[in-house]
Amino acid sequence: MASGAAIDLQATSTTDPSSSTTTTAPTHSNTSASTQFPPIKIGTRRSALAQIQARWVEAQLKRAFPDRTYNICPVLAQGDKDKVTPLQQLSQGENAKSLWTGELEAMLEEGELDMIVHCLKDMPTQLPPNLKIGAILAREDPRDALILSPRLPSTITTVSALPAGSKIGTSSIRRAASLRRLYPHLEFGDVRGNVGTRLGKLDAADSPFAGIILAAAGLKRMGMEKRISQYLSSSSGGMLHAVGQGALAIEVKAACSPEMEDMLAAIRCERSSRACEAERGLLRALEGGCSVPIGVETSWRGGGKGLSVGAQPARDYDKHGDAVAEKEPHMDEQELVLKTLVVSVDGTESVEFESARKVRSVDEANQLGRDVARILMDKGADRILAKISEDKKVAAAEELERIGKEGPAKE
Ligand SMILES: NCc1[nH]cc(CCC(=O)O)c1CC(=O)O
Repeated sequence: MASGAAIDLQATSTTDPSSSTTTTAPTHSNTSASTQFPPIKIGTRRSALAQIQARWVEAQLKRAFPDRTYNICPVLAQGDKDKVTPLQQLSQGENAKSLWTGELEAMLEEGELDMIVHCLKDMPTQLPPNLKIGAILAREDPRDALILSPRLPSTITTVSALPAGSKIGTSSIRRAASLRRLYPHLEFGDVRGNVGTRLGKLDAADSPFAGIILAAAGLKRMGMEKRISQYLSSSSGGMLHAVGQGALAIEVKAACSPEMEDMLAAIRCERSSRACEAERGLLRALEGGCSVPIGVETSWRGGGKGLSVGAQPARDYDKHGDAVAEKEPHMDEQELVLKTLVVSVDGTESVEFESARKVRSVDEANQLGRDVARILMDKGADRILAKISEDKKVAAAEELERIGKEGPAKE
């Protein structure tokens, strides 16, 4: 067992008896295969959203391989335990990348899990060498969304309509920086916790926030789409989302079995894989972490009728990522459009670039991302990113000095 990891065996058994987490073969199953093969152990974080996502993946696996059985294993991540340290600080230093995934990954390496379901957005661009992203699944709505305080008059429905001085809650530098650039009259504050906690902080009677920004995908998966007042995108305002936002990824051992490869092939989405790999190729080349303000937006264009991946729900595509509607062209006939935006933390400086080309593989998509990264750097993103990493170093040094004087921060 990985250090500190705790599997919560009860967490999923209440909602769906078929996703039981018992380790013995379920008695209600009468297929011979289920007794022949051990269950597939699906690792996930423990939040409500994470478990909904894991069940969604389980449902897709069941559709493709109905004779197999599946156990969802919710594990408490280090990042979920620490609710006090600001996210930017948590995501710095040596252990930065393993904050959300370290314990799950240790269990995957030791064979205690067969796969991990992640939000692709939370995954580092570089994985440990013995692990890999085995599949990227059909993407949910990748846009950011504005959720407003129930105390605001109902005539206010957009960010731009908020009165000067209104405070927006978000812990994402990208979201705060992008919105500062567009709406300098607003203020920003940190809001942490899972989706439910954040909504609770917004709705509380003494809340400082007029609104918060969340990923539309999470809200939709949780059935809370109704709380969305405004979708933020290139076509509304000029806000771009995080790399990989809205897509789920399956992490497996790099040397996984042929059976596992078959399962991954059955649930992956080629269209989403190409779009996300372009975004991740870009991020990797810019050497940005999750706290660097890089916004992206991908869509598909041409080859017949125009078609946007970004704003389309996943069900419009089959499992290979081909548009289901007959008239939609195959992605190989289309151009992948990559819009990008790098913003300084205070929102005063920014560099934008958009590029499009046909990409016939995930590797070609990655190349598009890397080419765009180089152009962004030439256009001044290098200065913005250098300033951010310089500021981080200063902040870290100050923190060290403070700890030296006062001892570590108390919880
Ligand atoms: N940083 C946390 C996180 N990671 C993924 C999602 C949303 C779901 C997704 O992007 O797939 C969220 C919450 C949010 O940003 O509102």
